[in-house]
Amino acid sequence: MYSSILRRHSSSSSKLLCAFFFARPMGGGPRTFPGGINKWQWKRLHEKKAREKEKRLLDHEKQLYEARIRSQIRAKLAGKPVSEFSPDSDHPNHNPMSPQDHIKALADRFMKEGAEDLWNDDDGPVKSPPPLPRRPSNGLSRQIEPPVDLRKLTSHGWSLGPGNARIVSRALKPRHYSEQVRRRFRRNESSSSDDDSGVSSGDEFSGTLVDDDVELRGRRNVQKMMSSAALGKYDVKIKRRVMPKSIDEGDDCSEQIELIRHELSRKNLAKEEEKEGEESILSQKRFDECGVSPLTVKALSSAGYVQMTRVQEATLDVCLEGKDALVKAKTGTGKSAAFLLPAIEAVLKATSSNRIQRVPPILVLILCPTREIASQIAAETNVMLKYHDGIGVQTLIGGTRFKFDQKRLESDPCQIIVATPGRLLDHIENKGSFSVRLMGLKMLVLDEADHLLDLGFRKDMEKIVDCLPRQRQSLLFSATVPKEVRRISQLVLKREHAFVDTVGLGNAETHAQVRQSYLVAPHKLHFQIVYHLLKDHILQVPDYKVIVFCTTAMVTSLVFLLLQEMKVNVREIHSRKPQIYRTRISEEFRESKRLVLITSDVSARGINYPDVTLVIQMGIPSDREQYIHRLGRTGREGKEGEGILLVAPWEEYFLDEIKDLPIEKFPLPLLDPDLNLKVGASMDKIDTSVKEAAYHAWLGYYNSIRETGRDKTTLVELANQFCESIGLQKPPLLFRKTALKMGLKGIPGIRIRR
Ligand SMILES: Nc1ncnc2c1ncn2[C@@H]1O[C@H](COP(=O)(O)OP(=O)(O)OP(=O)(O)O)[C@@H](O)[C@H]1O
Repeated sequence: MYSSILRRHSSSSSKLLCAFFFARPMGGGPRTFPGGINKWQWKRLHEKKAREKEKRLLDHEKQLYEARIRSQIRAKLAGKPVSEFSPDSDHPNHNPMSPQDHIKALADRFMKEGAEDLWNDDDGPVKSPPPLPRRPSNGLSRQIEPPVDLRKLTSHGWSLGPGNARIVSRALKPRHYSEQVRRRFRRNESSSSDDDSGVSSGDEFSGTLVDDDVELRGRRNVQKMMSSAALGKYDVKIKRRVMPKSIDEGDDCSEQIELIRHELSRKNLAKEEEKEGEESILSQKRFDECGVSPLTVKALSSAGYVQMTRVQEATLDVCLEGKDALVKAKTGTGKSAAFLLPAIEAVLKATSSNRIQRVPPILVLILCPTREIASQIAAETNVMLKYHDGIGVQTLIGGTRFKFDQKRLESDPCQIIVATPGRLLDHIENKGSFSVRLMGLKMLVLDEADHLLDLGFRKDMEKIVDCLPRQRQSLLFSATVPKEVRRISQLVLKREHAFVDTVGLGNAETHAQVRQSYLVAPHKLHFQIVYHLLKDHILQVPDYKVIVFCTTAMVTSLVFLLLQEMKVNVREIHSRKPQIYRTRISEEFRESKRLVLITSDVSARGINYPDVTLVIQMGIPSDREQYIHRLGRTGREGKEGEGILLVAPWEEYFLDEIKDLPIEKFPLPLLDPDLNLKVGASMDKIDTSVKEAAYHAWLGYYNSIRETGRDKTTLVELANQFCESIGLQKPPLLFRKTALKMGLKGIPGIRIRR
């Protein structure tokens, strides 16, 4: 019905409607609009209409241009002078532009930096750009072709035997690995990674509802798959992961070899360039040259910050100008300070111009996906506010007492709030005075923006944004900005926002100084391998600091108990632990060396643990972005690091998603024959209830992943393999309701509780 109303309106009446919409009082205005649709549907309708109009205009211009070219050709063939080519001709020229000018005008209009991937209406992968000049020395927005995808090349007609594959992989090594590292990955001739594959490589799976036990990340993944009426095509998520095709042996391979040679040399060149640029995350510019308050500069220098990092330099001017911005920069490069500096400036500006108010407004709101990130950002803000009397920051995060938050807000009103979305909404919905204070908001910051705009948080985010004044500056920061997030970011950002990409199109989003490798092994070997890798790393790196990521909270708990039993110096953090415990362990790990943290994805993003030497990922992450963020806990501030992904043979398909990253396959390490017994003995000591919870969580997690969750029978077989690997005699019982929710009722191997 509403679309018919819209159709009846001319463009001028649409403008009137726009004016009506944007002239609503601050705080969101009505929740429903003419025709009974909500704000987002209303907004989307307008955006769609604008896009269609633009497309029509462009088609029209194209037609005009083609017609003009045709008439010129005809004129030329007829021997007549063409007006554009002879300006002094007697023939009047009715065309406003020459074809050349026209092309230039079109190019000017669309060749804006970063706009190229937005043209791609089918949301497919960005095509390789043609070779472009080398990047400027500051390393920003480097425009080189994406790295060669060797797996793709080999899967299209060039057969690599195991030996050849190793030669190619060595040629691609980003650095010469130390002998020690090589020894660690000594080939174990007796064990083959294909031994335990319970799944045919052609299988494709799909996701379904998730079990209660699956924590944040699993939940997010499931939610991604559900349709959202409110967001239409914006919710169309990532192309389906595809298993690598088999190698076609029969084809002529000379062309491919030539191509690979060419690509290899180009890749080496790119790597060298990248190394040059990767040496330091710092720019040449100092904080005292950048126009922020001298008191902030003083605080920064007493914290040891003198020079800006590249992302800080690249974004500060844009942010200080008051523009909205979407910023993409690699992990550990100082994004927090990049948004905190303009945030403090915004507070200073507003407080200097505002009269004294009894209850000061909240001027800056920073939203983060986890409590740990929020606490960390508040701590960093306090460092920067050291010399700013009268400016304060407070956190509003789950896991603490709501009443306690309220008391703090009343007794010590602050201008900057760092919050997680759920707790912030509690305050908005329960306390009118809090919403009133938000009416003065000048700046909204979304840290880990892609995660906050993901479906897991989307509803909360929509409600929050609804309660904020429209006249504000919005800044979105993340190390990963998938294309669909760029589009959906318009829910928060103004249309005319800046996109600052310090990674550069086609460049790896990971750091060159972080060695990445993966191991493929059956489940039953995973615990032994992790123990072996840890022991080896501890021997080689005296000041080791390792993070082991597990798929779910309950699996984290199991791995922690096992390694603790095996006398490894471990700690655990996951969502099932009380907040006070999480904070304590987080602080301890931040300050410590010679410690191993076993964690779920609550530590995957944004957390700054300095000097992490190794990140191990047990099992596939929920998506490519999560892999990058987990890996990003090491190699921060330009330091070296190492990342190892450990997957079961049937999880190898995930490698297709990260094929553009410099990750290498390593053979299985030679395992101590006694290790099996040692792991078995330690596993026996762990309470059965922990193992059962781990099984349920495992099942829920993989059921939520589209590729594995589709074929329920195979999923259950794999879960039962996991079950054996943790020493359970038979699969634990499932509640009928849970089995139904997960689509597992009646699947062979599933046992229902009577
Ligand atoms: N100008 C600077 N000079 C020196 N160190 C800095 C500077 N800016 C930030 N840092 C340090 O760099 C480290 C990483 O910063 P930060 O946590 O903001 O990274 P990030 O880009 O947000 O990472 P992630 O993507 O993982 O969230 C921190 O230890 C921070 O103190």
